[in-house]
Amino acid sequence: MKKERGLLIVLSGPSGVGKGTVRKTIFSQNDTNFEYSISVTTRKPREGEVDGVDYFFKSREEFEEMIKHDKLLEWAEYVGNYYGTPIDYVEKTLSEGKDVFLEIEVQGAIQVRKAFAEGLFIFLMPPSLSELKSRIVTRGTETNELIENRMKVAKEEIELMDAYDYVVENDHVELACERIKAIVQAEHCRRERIAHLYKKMLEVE
Ligand SMILES: Nc1ncnc2c1ncn2[C@@H]1O[C@H](COP(=O)(O)OP(=O)(O)OP(=O)(O)O)[C@@H](O)[C@H]1O
Ligand SMILES: Nc1nc2c(ncn2[C@@H]2O[C@H](COP(=O)(O)O)[C@@H](O)[C@H]2O)c(=O)[nH]1
Repeated sequence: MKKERGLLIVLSGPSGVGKGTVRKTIFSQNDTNFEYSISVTTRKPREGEVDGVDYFFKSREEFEEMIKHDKLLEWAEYVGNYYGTPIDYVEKTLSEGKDVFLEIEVQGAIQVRKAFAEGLFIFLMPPSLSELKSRIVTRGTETNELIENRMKVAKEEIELMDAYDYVVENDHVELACERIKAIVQAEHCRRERIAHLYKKMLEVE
């Protein structure tokens, strides 16, 4: 019997809102079967980041070759660096019936929406802009200039949240994780119900 395709879950939102923190917490809780899609980037590794775990770190030339050969489901140039999602991994994993989890910025999420309208798109929202800035500052990975750039982009990104299926506030990490897992579970139930009703209808004909 043909395996049902998995669900493509896209978590997006402004820089510093806590996407990475929430994603890592969900994966550490070991109560989901999501497969994380590791992105490719031309950004230099931050302290402690490992190639093939946090990102696949590439040169700009290597990344541009990947674009040229249609190896990316989506890609974006974000604050001076390229970021992209390898398409083969996503396709293979979904076709094995597994849910794939992407954690990407907003321009990339919009591209994925076009290619995978059936995906589940979740926007992670900060409690306020001042809290967002304080999170980026506290993380301590960006220069003042980059922080200002990321805040400017963040305001534009927040205006696009209507394009998502769900908006989840990241006030507390644990709560945000629970909300996301509940949304995914509800989406699976909805899809199973539709598939069941559809099958039943065909049997009657
Ligand atoms: N709910 C929260 N309350 C307080 N601090 C938080 C919360 N969620 C995340 N943080 C902190 O905010 C900072 C930014 O988080 P994180 O790096 O996960 O954001 P991000 O959205 O992945 O950023 P980027 O898009 O730049 O990669 C980190 O220092 C993290 O510990
Ligand atoms: N469009 C994409 N955006 C991605 C991807 N992987 C990560 N990201 C996002 O980029 C920014 C910056 O990340 P950082 O690690 O330098 O702080 C952040 O919003 C990530 O979510 C991707 O494959 N495509």
